[in-house]
Amino acid sequence: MIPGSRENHPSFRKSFGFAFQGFRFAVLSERNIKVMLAGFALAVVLGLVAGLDAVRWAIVLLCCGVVLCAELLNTAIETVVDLVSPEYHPLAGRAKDIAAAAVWVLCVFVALAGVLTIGSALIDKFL
Ligand SMILES: Nc1ncnc2c1ncn2[C@@H]1O[C@H](COP(=O)(O)OP(=O)(O)OP(=O)(O)O)[C@@H](O)[C@H]1O
Repeated sequence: MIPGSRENHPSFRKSFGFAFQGFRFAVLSERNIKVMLAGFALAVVLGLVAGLDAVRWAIVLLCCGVVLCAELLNTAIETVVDLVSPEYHPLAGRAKDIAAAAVWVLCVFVALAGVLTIGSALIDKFL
């Protein structure tokens, strides 16, 4: 609920609409999210080629969702930092750098998980 507003909580349908609006804005404005979506599409294609089993598909899809979620949260943090500190401030920069680092750390581990799940399935199938 918007602080200070007298309105009730928005309906589930309206809340979903707001979330979709946020997702759309983030995808259109953030280059990193476009790159990630392209990476997920590649992972799905490789998964289909490798003929992943259900457990491996679950790992791959969960990894994709968690990375996308982290980047959306990073974008939200950047937006709030820009709101509260539009001028240069070392703490604003540090907050953005740490939020970005969180995404990159996750990406490294997800890439390793991708090699283990998809890579090993490709090796099993073609070697
Ligand atoms: N208000 C600020 N004060 C100090 N440094 C800042 C500030 N805003 C941004 N920076 C520095 O510039 C970097 C890039 O900030 P920017 O807002 O452009 O993020 P971005 O490039 O969109 O990040 P990402 O690639 O994760 O989306 C930050 O990580 C930070 O080091």
